[in-house]
Amino acid sequence: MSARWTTAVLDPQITGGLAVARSPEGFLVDDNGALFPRDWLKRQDLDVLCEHGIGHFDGQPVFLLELRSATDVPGCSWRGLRAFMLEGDSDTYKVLGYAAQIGTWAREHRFCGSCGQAMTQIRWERAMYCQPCDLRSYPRISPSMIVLVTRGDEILLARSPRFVTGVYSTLAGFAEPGESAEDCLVREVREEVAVEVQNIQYIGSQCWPFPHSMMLGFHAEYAGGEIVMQPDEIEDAKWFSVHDLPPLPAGRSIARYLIDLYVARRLGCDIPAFPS
Ligand SMILES: NC(=O)c1ccc[n+]([C@@H]2O[C@H](COP(=O)([O-])OP(=O)(O)OC[C@H]3O[C@@H](n4cnc5c(N)ncnc54)[C@H](O)[C@@H]3O)[C@@H](O)[C@H]2O)c1
Ligand SMILES: [Mg+2]
Ligand SMILES: [Zn+2]
Repeated sequence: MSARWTTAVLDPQITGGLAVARSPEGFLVDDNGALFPRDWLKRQDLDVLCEHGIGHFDGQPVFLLELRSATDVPGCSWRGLRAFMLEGDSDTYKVLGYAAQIGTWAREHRFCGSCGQAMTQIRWERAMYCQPCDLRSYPRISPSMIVLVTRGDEILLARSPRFVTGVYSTLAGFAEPGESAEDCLVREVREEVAVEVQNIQYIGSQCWPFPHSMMLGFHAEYAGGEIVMQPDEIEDAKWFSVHDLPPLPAGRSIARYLIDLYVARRLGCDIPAFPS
């Protein structure tokens, strides 16, 4: 959330306000951005799957129109969330990041996971409900650990085959049932590079709506082992000097913050601001 944006469960029966439209192609945008007058948007020929009231932007209610498919709207185009993360202002990115997670959840929880019947939208909380099962499904959040492993002036960075060419980043991975955050971190580092760590320190967290990760960021010191890369997951991993770093992840990512923070401390430079 930000000073301009707060989340809320709003009843779609009320009229007016602002709205965003999200399809599998991304968010609808025109020259003014992704937030449209809602009444105008609802008059367009959109393939609406469902509508959710998601919060207030500058005091105005905001709704999400989750669409089955992207249709042509004159003067508009479709833009993926990643582009807003890379280039958009942080207030808009917060609204759209939240809208994307609500849209993903709404799309994937239309039917009860227990009995398979259609679920209904609860009006007063963010949940889908199955009456026969008395089951509520809330938006899914997936805790993921992300860690910068360091050895004096060196930092351990790796590449996944999914990354942009040349970019190296910190190690990350999803928590499994039964694990603490620290257990997960130790396991992920072992699995991905076969290295042991010590002095694990929590730094901060970040919502990562691709599609529903909650990144918990840590710093850890190298404790032993030689790098052995996990087949398929890790394409390359090595120690880089803080004086000679490869291309790094996007400025808004906690991965980049963990790297910038350590490098700044090591070189005695100004501490970077936490990404918003
Ligand atoms: N914000 C950042 O700075 C930053 C940086 C790196 C990674 N990330 C995110 O961290 C997450 C984990 O990173 P990773 O790719 O190294 O993960 P990972 O090492 O766990 O490997 C990904 C694999 O985990 C499995 N998986 C996918 N979704 C899952 C879920 N919800 N729960 C459990 N397992 C799941 C799949 O088999 C997938 O191939 C991803 O969402 C990634 O986008 C964020
Ligand atoms: Mg990983
Ligand atoms: Zn059910």
